[in-house]
Amino acid sequence: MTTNETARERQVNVTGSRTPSSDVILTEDALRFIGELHERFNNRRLELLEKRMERQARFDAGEQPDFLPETEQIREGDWEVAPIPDDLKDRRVEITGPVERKMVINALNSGAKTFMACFEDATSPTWENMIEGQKNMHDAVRRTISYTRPSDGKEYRLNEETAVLIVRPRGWHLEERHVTVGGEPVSGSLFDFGLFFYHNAKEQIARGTGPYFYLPKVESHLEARLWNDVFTYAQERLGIPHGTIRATVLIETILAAFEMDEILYELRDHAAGLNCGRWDYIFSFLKRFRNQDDVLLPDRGQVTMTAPFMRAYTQLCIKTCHRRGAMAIGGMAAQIPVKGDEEANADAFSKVAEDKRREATDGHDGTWVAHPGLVPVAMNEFDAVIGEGQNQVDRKREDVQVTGRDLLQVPEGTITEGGIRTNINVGIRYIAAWLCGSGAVPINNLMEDAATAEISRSQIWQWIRHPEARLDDGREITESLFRQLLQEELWKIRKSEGAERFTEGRFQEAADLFKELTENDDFEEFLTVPGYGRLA
Ligand SMILES: CC(=O)SCCNC(=O)CCNC(=O)[C@H](O)C(C)(C)COP(=O)(O)OP(=O)(O)OC[C@H]1O[C@@H](n2cnc3c(N)ncnc32)[C@H](O)[C@@H]1OP(=O)(O)O
Ligand SMILES: O=CC(=O)O
Ligand SMILES: [Mg+2]
Repeated sequence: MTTNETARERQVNVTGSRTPSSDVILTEDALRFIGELHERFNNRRLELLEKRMERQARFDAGEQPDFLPETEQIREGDWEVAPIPDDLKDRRVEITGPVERKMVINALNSGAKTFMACFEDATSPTWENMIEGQKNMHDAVRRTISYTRPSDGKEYRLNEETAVLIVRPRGWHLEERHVTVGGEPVSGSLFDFGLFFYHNAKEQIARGTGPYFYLPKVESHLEARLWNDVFTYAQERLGIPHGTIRATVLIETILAAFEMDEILYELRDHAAGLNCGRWDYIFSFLKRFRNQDDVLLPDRGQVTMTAPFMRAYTQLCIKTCHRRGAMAIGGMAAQIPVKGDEEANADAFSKVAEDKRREATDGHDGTWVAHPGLVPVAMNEFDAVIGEGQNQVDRKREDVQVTGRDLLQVPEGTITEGGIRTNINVGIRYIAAWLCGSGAVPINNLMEDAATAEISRSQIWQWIRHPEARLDDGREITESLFRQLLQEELWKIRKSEGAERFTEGRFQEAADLFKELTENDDFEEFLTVPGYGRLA
């Protein structure tokens, strides 16, 4: 449908309960806009999700992805994305975090150049989190956001100088079931994008910035085309100039790595860059090739950024972006500050510094940090390379030669009982926190979010089924071993949390979901899909 055609207007219904800010966010006009997005774009979204499953069936039959022959001209052609807006030219440190009120203020004040406010993997998509998250964005854009910490009355307000706001809506696979159009649940992506854009785009432009987005979990240039069409419609509908929206696409699926040029090309009027979302990338690699016998990943802790397949992907991303005049942003080291243990804290900081040094030296234009305490660490490393400049787009990295085989090189290593236990323990703890409304949590002094939990549960799914998966001591990895370790880890959690916290913290429910995801032969595309049904 072209943007000039009138879509059928069906009833937009809100089934979610009132939240403190629903009157401000869910206005009649805003909901009408969400309805229009749904009518125009939801069928295409569903078709593209179907296409993901068709491709999966081909990988299950042994096919390997490759660069697309039909888009060779795009890869070979000379073109660039639209010029980068001034306030997105220097993104050397980007802080990320959930859209929770206090954290939004802390992130904007953190000293980072930009703040990626996450409605996706760092936020558990409870109805209240989604609506109040939109209100926090609304107030942050207008600089009226404030917060009083209940425990001690500490007041939070924005500093004079704050990070540039970039919003990450949910991925194409998620629904927002509390709003329906003609009885159909709306897409989480269209809901999060639509409400943010409707309420804030004009205000942002008036304040000298713009509506900037991060696009998660995109698997193909056709999915990028859908985003581009959504942007084109949304701008036209609100009377905002074409190309005002600028999007950074997360290259965090193995299939998107084969279509980086094409993704930038589809979005060329709206693209600002690409980002190496390393955690989802590992998950995607595992997920898409889970039924291929020559793909077997070692313990999660052994799949690092220096593994050849990860080096190939990040370097190709830098080369592709810089050829197209776009920013190549690095990813998230999992380490966070360790309280009360100076040695462990110093070790965490040095691991983050090493990660950021490698990214800056490779040519990334910026990187992500998970915590305000890590902003100076990343800043030091990028300052050392970028210095007085703004970015490294002029470093074309023509020396980088990456083939399809390089992207598909399986990392080597071992599978250990400790690795299985960590996956189970961390997976249960994360899902429990998510069910209780927190989408990003510290576990064992590491940042965990939905993407890292996906790796944990899918590794065990594969190890149980892979004909060659063995522990380093030779034992087979069976479902009964998994059940035994799950019981033991759950018992440890119960012991450390205490009976009351164990029940309130929904750990048993989390373990049940983890078990179901692992034992079900039909691999769930995303744990957050069955999880969503249990959130309420
Ligand atoms: C794979 C991916 O998608 S990565 C991107 C998604 N993941 C994320 O964004 C994770 C972001 N990080 C976080 O959520 C947090 O840092 C956590 C959950 C890992 C740790 O949080 P905490 O245990 O609360 O950290 P800690 O107690 O050290 O926090 C100290 C202060 O920093 C604040 N803080 C910590 N992380 C952040 C952040 N990312 N943004 C803003 N403020 C933050 C806390 O709110 C707290 O504030 P206060 O002193 O005013 O009360
Ligand atoms: O979104 C980031 C990732 O690493 O996944
Ligand atoms: Mg991700």
